[in-house]
Amino acid sequence: MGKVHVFDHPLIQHKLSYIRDQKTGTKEFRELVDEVGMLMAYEVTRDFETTDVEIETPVTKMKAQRLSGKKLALIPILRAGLGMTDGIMKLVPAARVGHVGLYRDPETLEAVEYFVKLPQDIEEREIIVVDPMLATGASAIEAIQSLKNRGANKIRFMGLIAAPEGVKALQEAHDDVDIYIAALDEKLDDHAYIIPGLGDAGDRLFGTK
Ligand SMILES: O=P(O)(O)OC[C@H]1O[C@H](OP(=O)(O)OP(=O)(O)O)[C@H](O)[C@@H]1O
Ligand SMILES: O=c1cc[nH]c(=O)[nH]1
Ligand SMILES: [Mg+2]
Repeated sequence: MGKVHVFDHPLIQHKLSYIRDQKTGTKEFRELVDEVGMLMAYEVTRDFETTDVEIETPVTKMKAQRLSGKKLALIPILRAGLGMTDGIMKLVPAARVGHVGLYRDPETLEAVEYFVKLPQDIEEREIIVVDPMLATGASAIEAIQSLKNRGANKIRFMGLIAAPEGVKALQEAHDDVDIYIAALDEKLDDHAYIIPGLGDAGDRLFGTK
């Protein structure tokens, strides 16, 4: 069963309170999502391996640690996943970025795939699927299935807010995927929006409503 990690760091929670607030406008919303993406990346990469390297400071030789070159790919689910990606890239600039375009059909709530472009060596990479919202879970489940069909095998999911329904569905569909979020909310409403949530992440990021 994939583990669920909820980041209760005060900085993340502080920024999330403004992200949720309906008074926060598009510009500030985008900046805050970017910043939380960066802070979360710090935690999500905590188990990455390092290897010893010999370096020379201006004073003496020493053994220091560097990332052991594990290849990383970030896969934002379009559109809203883009909002967190630049923030993560600030910490891991060598990561490659693949894109999975999905929208949620408002009637059926099924995820409809419209675009996939991945790094060629996706099967060798550690993968972080990025989407701020995990509501019913359909989009994350579909995106991860799409990645697995193309050879991906080491996958984690990173989001801002999840509903319990989405966490359960994702764990059942992909029991090898750990889930990293900033908040586990109460439930879904009748239109499968997260309560209390933040509204529609894509529309708030891109000002489309
Ligand atoms: O867990 P689910 O029930 O599938 O819902 C979550 C999905 O809904 C939103 O995308 P949306 O369809 O609004 O597309 P957008 O990012 O282009 O706005 C969100 O960014 C997730 O991808
Ligand atoms: O609450 C929700 C649910 C799905 N997608 C969003 O952007 N927000
Ligand atoms: Mg949307």
